[in-house]
Amino acid sequence: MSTSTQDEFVTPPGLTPELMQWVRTQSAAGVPLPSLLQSMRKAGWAEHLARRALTLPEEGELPFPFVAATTSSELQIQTPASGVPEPDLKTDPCCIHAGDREVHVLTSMRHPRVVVFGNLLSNEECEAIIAEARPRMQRSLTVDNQSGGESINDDRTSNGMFFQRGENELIRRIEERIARLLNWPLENGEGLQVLHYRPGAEYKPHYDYFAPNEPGTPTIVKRGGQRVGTLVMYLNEPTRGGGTTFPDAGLQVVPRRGNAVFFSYDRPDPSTKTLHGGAPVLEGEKWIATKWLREREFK
Ligand SMILES: O=C(O)CCC(=O)C(=O)O
Ligand SMILES: [Fe+2]
Repeated sequence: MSTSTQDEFVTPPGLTPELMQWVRTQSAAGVPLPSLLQSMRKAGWAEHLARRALTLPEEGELPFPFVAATTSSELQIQTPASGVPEPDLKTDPCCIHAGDREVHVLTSMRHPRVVVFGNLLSNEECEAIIAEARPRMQRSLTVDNQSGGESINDDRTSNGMFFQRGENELIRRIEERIARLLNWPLENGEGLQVLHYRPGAEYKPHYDYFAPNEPGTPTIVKRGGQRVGTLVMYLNEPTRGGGTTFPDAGLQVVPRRGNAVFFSYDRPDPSTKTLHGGAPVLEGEKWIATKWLREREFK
């Protein structure tokens, strides 16, 4: 009979229990393996030890998708997107039947994954959302990835409010349409957020995913995992300015009432090229509704 006992977590040779604990915490928080591998490389761990910690094959041992990658953008190219919201553009690249409405596909880009939709919302729906949101607007907060709570942020000078998911018939109808359009469970969506920008207000370029190495992130992602997609719906048209910009793609989407821009990110990493912002409104005002999509049910 063997006398050796097997710990639940064995520390592989050359590694430390602290490191293995960090790996487990990060994985549980939804941080993908390529990001962990990169963090360990940056922290000075030898390649073979980093791979051992992540139970990845040694370099050159197997044709693993990221074996040959040396930069984060190469990682993205070699690993096809999966497990993210994605409209079905195969059958008809111009139109998508999203249950109760024919949504138009105006532009699509592979990397970053961006799709611009037309006719997603009717004028009446846009006006009704603004009317319901207006009395509930407050200075926008952003998720504070230091504490896991929320805080005022100078990068974001809009006013905002959240609808509860399924709060009323209008919100429910739109959420069902979005779920069909993006092939993503309605339950994985955060409540719809409405933002209002006055002249001069903006949302400086940022990523919508939660930065993996920030101390508040494990708390935030306990509720539904990481964000993996964003849909920004335009509820009105500013007279000048206020476009949604993607600096890494040199792309700007012009706000048009009822249209929307969707983008997805299959890892919380700049290699997704999903850096984006709301350019300053120069004249007029801008109203948007944003739906953020999580990996799992957002309770
Ligand atoms: O105002 C915009 O166009 C972008 C909004 C945005 O980035 C967000 O709601 O996450
Ligand atoms: Fe954003």
